[in-house]
Amino acid sequence: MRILVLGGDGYLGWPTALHLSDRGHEVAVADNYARRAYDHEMGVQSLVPIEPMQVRLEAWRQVSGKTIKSYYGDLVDGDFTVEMIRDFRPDTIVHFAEQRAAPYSMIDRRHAVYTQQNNVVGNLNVLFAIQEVDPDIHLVKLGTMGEYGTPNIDIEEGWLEVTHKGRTDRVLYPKKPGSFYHLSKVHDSHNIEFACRIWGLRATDLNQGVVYGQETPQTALDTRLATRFDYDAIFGTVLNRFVIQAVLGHPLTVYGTGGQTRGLIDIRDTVECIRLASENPAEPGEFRVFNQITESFSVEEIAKVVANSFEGEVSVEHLDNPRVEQQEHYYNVVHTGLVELGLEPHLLSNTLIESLFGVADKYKDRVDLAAMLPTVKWRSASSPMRTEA
Ligand SMILES: O=c1ccn([C@@H]2O[C@H](COP(=O)(O)OP(=O)(O)O[C@H]3O[C@H](CS(=O)(=O)O)[C@@H](O)[C@H](O)[C@H]3O)[C@@H](O)[C@H]2O)c(=O)[nH]1
Repeated sequence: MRILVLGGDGYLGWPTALHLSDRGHEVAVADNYARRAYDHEMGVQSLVPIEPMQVRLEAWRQVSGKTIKSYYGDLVDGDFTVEMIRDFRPDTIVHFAEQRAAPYSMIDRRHAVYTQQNNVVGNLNVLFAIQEVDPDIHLVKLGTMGEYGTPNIDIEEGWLEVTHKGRTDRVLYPKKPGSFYHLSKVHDSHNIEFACRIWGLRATDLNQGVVYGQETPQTALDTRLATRFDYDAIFGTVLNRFVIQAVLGHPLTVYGTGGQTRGLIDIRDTVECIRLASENPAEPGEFRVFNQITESFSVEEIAKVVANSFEGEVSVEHLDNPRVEQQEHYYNVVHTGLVELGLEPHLLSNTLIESLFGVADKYKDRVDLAAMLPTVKWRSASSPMRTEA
């Protein structure tokens, strides 16, 4: 298949492009390198050094003998988006190219507006480009489990059958997201479902949980193929952060009680889910939703798993929760769709965490401890940036 990976320079976009190329697909990546710019804005860097795109692509060519084409541009520019899609003529578009950090979207008005404009407009341009170039192109879009929030009923895969006053209908599952970032993905989902309904587009929305891990079989082949590993309080995700904190002897930063529960997924399963969704496309007109998680843990449980796997001393600190989120709640997620397509999950294990400790230990001198503690407060309409604190 010809597969275009939008956001192909990011934490997950890059390993996904390699995985798909490794499996024999004709792959192109597109990126505006915004993720690297956020590092400059925040004054932080990936724990694991990453190479520029040109070096990555050349390393992949040397290691695998395969080439990946690269496009540089911004999806918010609708002309660029349609021209790129017309040029590459993909069978499938995998769309990772969004601002993906909840805390970043909650810094202040400017960051909230940027996040929603960037994500919603970029996604709309992709939908229009597909409709214009070839409505048969399958869109595989990265959504988030955070679109649902933490409802007091089971979370279904995107759709819910509701009986109301004796009548029954199948409706989009009600959403109660927890940040302006998560809201941007809700807006995307609605736009995509509408495009499927009016233009007969085919789309798969992957509502992914919190990803952990840093290596896939392909990124491990050469240090130049490494993907990023974030530890800062804005872009670092919870399990990855706890691993680095354990290695540094820093207390694990559990927000609030730690009773808040999230779906998790190993990075190796992420790339495999994208392959499975791409190779088994949705039907024309179908808005298909999968919940892309393999297990659920509370934050407190994640801290315990990390502490128990680490050979040294680990302490846990309960910080005042900077976010507004339910800390004790029901959480039961249906996630059978991807398993039915053939996913064999890597469940969280000591082996994985031990290998992550190794990665963190190797690069621990690159950590800026000042970036570890959360500064963005959900209850405030404007949080100071690090440089202004
Ligand atoms: O040091 C920390 C960091 C986080 N948390 C807690 O851990 C949970 C998850 O936080 P996170 O920063 O790991 O993840 P989140 O902000 O939800 O966002 C991440 O995970 C989302 C999936 S989900 O969480 O919505 O299912 C993706 O959409 C995002 O792109 C990705 O950045 C939250 O309850 C948060 O309060 C802590 O207790 N301590």
